[in-house]
Amino acid sequence: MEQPSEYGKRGAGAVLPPELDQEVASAGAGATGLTHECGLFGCVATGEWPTQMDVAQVVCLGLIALQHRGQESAGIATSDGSGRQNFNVHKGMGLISTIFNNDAMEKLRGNLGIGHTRYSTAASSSLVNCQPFLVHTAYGPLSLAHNGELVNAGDLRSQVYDRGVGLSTHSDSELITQTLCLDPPGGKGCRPDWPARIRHLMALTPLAYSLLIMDNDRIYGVRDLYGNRPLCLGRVIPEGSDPLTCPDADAEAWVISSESCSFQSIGARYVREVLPGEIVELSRDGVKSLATVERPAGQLPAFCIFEFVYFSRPDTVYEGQTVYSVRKESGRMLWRESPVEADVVSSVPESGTAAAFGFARESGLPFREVLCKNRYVGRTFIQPNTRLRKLGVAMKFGALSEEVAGKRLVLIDDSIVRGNTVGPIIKLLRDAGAREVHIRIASPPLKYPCYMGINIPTREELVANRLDSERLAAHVGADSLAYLSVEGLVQAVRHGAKTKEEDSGYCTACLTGKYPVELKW
Ligand SMILES: O=P(O)(O)OC[C@H]1O[C@H](OP(=O)(O)OP(=O)(O)O)[C@H](O)[C@@H]1O
Ligand SMILES: NC(=O)CC[C@H](N)C(=O)O
Ligand code: SF4
Ligand SMILES: [Mg+2]
Repeated sequence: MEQPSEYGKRGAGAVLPPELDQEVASAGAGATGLTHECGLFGCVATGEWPTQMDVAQVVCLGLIALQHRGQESAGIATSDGSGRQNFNVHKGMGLISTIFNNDAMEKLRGNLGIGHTRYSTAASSSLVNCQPFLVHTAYGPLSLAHNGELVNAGDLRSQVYDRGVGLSTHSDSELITQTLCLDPPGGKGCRPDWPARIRHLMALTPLAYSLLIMDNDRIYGVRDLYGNRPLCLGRVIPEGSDPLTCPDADAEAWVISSESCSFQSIGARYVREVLPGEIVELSRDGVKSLATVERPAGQLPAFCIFEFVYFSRPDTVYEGQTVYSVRKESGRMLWRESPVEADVVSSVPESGTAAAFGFARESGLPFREVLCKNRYVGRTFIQPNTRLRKLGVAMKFGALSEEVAGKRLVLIDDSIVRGNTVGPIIKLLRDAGAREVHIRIASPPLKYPCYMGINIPTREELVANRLDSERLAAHVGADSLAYLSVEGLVQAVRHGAKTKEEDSGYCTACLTGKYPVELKW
């Protein structure tokens, strides 16, 4: 299957030609890793309204804990739930802490709210495409935040145009709002019945989306049929109550988020994941599961396996286990599959570190930190000229020479994408006196593009399509290099999972080329 058009950052969801999508950032020669996705956070205060709780503040803090999922722009929409037909919305480009100042927070007072932090996939990184989107419908305002990318956005866009509906952006997320406004079959001109409209949307597009949809006084949380993108529920309990015994009815607010790590920062407790295909409703009366739309017979969920490998924060919980514990287990598997004689195990910080602990534990080799990472050098750091650009990765890291000199090192990283990181790091370590440097990667080679909301470079840019592990080792100056197998990674994920085998399934398309649904271009 060939990669589709070059529109937008990658293509599947975009429909305008490149010249109309000028602000799409392109990953330069110094770029590293997979670029992240988007983060969603919602909150509904329970009990009497107006609430004493600062809902906007809760949403903002929730978003800050999800900042790693998207750094281009962010927004919050709140409602007072009174049916007065107006939502408060504040959006901006950049990091959350710079967008939401005191004035903005003051305007965002409300009893419920949803927020979004964005890494663009289907349309340019500009203010017009920031989320949450707000549309005015026959039944009042509706606000929407989306994580993912619609695999059939082109088709869906044509269907919406055919119904005489215009769109003001080429964002697939705006397209979802307009699709929700289409009357479902048999539902013409009736009540708003948003759940019926959401089911209709789910029938029209299989994936990839986790959604927060805010109506006047409630929030619907939706996960696509395959559960490709994460979404989970939490509750804010009164201060001093025991989370184990405090009844749901005593919750002061219900929250919903892409990742459970955000609950800790607002004092909320994790409750459960929203299931693949499930629609939940959060209101001042609590949480209800409204429906779970079935997948076609015989098809398993397709949760993005890279949420475990790289995207999610280590303290996030999926399937009853932390991401950290899965990464550690993948390090153990990596040692079992590809052992090596060495003196010391170390990692490429940040996301390689948990796997390195697992590798060290299983091998009995000591773990030592050998690299310092400058956390202030971001993905978009300034690359003024070619000489400095070549230094790109070296600008991010420094070697701890005492830990390295004369040692045979095994260096663990979670993934290799373009291969820009590993070579300069090996050089740094050799310059610091390392005798041998062996590379072990806690995921399989990345070979295929993702059409579900992750900005994976083109096939040509993915280094695994050009060099097998032996040639890559020679190319980057490693004494040896090995990846974890797909089976090993899936085993690591299943090792501590509390979900039943038959209810779980993972998307591994960027590793195997097997996409959860057949894609038509
Ligand atoms: O092969 P490449 O294209 O060079 O990319 C691979 C690197 O990119 C990511 O790290 P990143 O620095 O983005 O984030 P991290 O701090 O979470 O590890 C990933 O963890 C690898 O270290
Ligand atoms: N990374 C994402 O989940 C992006 C959501 C949506 N497709 C957008 O481009 O805004
Ligand atoms: S293709 Fe890869 S990055 Fe994309 S959803 Fe599947 S596992 Fe995740
Ligand atoms: Mg890294």
